[in-house]
Formats: sequence, structure tokens, C-alpha cells
Amino acid sequence: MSLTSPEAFSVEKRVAIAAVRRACLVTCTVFNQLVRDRTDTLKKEDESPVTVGDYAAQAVINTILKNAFPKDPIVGEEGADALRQESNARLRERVVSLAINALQEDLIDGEKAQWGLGSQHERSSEALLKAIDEGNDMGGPNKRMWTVDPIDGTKGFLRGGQYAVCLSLIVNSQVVLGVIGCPNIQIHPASSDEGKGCIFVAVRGQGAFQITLSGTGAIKLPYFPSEKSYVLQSEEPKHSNIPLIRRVSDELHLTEWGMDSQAKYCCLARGEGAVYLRMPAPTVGGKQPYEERIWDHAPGSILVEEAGGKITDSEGAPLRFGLGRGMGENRGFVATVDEELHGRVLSAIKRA
Ligand SMILES: Nc1ncnc2c1ncn2[C@@H]1O[C@H](COP(=O)(O)O)[C@@H](OP(=O)(O)O)[C@H]1O
Ligand SMILES: [Mg+2]
Ligand SMILES: [Mg+2]
Ligand SMILES: [Mg+2]
Repeated sequence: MSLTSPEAFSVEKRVAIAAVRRACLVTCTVFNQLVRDRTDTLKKEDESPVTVGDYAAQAVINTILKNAFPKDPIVGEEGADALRQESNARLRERVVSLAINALQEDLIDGEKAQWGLGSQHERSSEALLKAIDEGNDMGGPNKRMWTVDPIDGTKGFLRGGQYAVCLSLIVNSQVVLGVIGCPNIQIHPASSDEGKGCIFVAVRGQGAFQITLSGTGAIKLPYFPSEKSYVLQSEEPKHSNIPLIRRVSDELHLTEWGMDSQAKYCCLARGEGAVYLRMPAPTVGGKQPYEERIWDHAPGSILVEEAGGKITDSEGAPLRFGLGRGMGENRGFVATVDEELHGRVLSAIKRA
């Protein structure tokens, strides 16, 4: 079977959707019960936040992936070191209980039995911490590997904005499958009647789709030709070069639209915006420039491509998913729904 045959990656797709759905169950529970008092959040070394939701969602996804594909390495954002510290015992207990609940919940498709969670061993605290640490692979060029970002846009998650549960499969540096769960995205872009919560799915050569969080109502993307043309960009000012994006937007007569997480790629793939522009923030105080991570862009990039769009770095070069956990020198990313606009954005960046 070739990489692009119609049946390619059908098992991987099914498992990935199930994993993302269960992880979304965790994040929704955490938001409703825990986030409000902020006590279940830690600061990482780079000062970025991480919540019980990030850890528990990664434990759930990795447990499911390792049961289905024991030999596949996983490049995941989080690690369990902080949870092993005695001072974080309460946090650890929360993570374990959230993960166990999500893995055991009977979702509509009744697929629970497949994950092999019957044994006492797999429900133990140590087994779930180990599952989080399965995400410690270093990535690289000539292999098949998964990327996991259990909560992308943790800052958006904490402020009740957009966030995304993100999973991708990369084979020999090429993204072949992307699944993104967005519990806070409206099912219909222009109407709140249908409620919130979508999963976006793309397989190389098979197109891009949106389904609801409960797995129904598949819609091929793009399906929503927007009237206005937006430039999607980070909500978080430290993550990009806001003045430069403003100059480019002005030149192209586009309106800026700030949003957290890879939900930006999802909106673009639906046809809600014209461009997603991410330019590196200027570095301050002799700090090293930020290196983008593969789990932050692999699923979103295939979604945009399979919806008929184009994505490159800001100089027009392809994104690099085979270098390791990071993506190398950061020259910014440009994703558009149409090819002609992509060229105009690259030219506008040169002038800006
Ligand atoms: N200085 C920086 N520049 C660009 N991206 C950064 C950054 N610091 C952190 N990030 C990444 O930006 C992601 C969020 O992107 P966005 O700004 O589009 O919402 C974060 O993902 P996490 O929230 O998973 O940590 C994090 O990996
Ligand atoms: Mg993070
Ligand atoms: Mg992220
Ligand atoms: Mg994250």
C-alpha cells in the first residue's frame, strides 16, 4: 500500500481520533473543575505554564498510542519529572485520577476494550507517569514517529479562549496524518446554534475534514468561504512580531485576528481566514531566538495543505519536521488558503 492510497493510515486515523477525543474529555473536565482557582498549574523552566490538563491529556494519548503501536516513538511536549517530586504529590494524584477516568469512560463508539486498560498495572500511578515520559523521543529524519501536544495554547486554555489537543504522524520527515481537537471552536463558524467542539482530521492525499467532538457530521474542508479576509496570528504578543504582522496586513488590506493555538490552522482550513502569519518575536537581552517545535505545527500544516492551502517558512522554504524536536532556524511561517495570495504575502514580508 502506498503512502497515498485511499486506505493508507486508516487504523492510525481511527486510533488518533479516539485518543484526541479522550484527551479532550480530560481538558474539558479540568477547565470546568480545576482551572478556575489556578492551583493546578506549574511554571516550566521557560516560564510557560503547564496544567494538570496537559499532563493527564498526554498520559491518555500516549497510553492509547503505545497500546496500538508499541514500536512507534512519540515526540511529546511534556515530561513527568516535576510530577515525581514529592512536593507535587497532590498534583500527581489529580493527573492520575483524571487520566484513569478518561481512559475508562465509555464513549459512544464503545472502543474502550481495545486500549488494554483492564489490568491493575496499567492504572497505576507509575504506569501513567511512564506513559507521559514515553513522549521523550528526540525526533529525527528517517523514522516513523508521532508528535503530541496535549494542550496547545495552554495560555488560551487558562483564559477560556481557544486551545487544541494536537496529534500527528510523521514518516521520514513528512507529516502523513494530523488530528486536532478544539473543544472551544464553534461547529458552524457563523452560528452558535450547533454548539461547540470539533475535531479536525487530515491524511496525506485524502483531504481534510471536520467532525464534531462526539464523532458525527463529517464535513470536507474548506467549506466556509469567508466574506472578510483575516490574517490569523497569535493572541500572545511574546510569540510573534506583532508590528511586522501589522505592516504586512495593512499592505494586503487584511484584518488581524488574534487566536491561541493551532485552532488558527483549523480556522484557516475551514476558509474563515485568508492567512496564518507567524513571525519570530524580536529577541531581548541577548537571549537565544525561540526555536519552533514540531508538535506545534505538524498537525496544522497537513490540515492546511489537505484543505488545498499552502504553507512554507517566511522565505518560501518547506517546513522541516525531520531535524529533531525543534524546527531549526526560525524565519516565521506563512500559511494561506490560496497559492496566489501566498506569493503576495512572501513579497509583503520582504518589504516589511
Ligand atoms: N517565544 C515564542 N515564540 C513562538 N512560539 C512560542 C514561544 N514561546 C512558546 N511558544 C509556543 O507557542 C505555542 C502557542 O502558540 P500560539 O501563540 O499560536 O497560541 C506554545 O504551545 P503550548 O501552549 O503548547 O506550550 C509554545 O510551544
Ligand atoms: Mg507548553
Ligand atoms: Mg503547543
Ligand atoms: Mg502544549
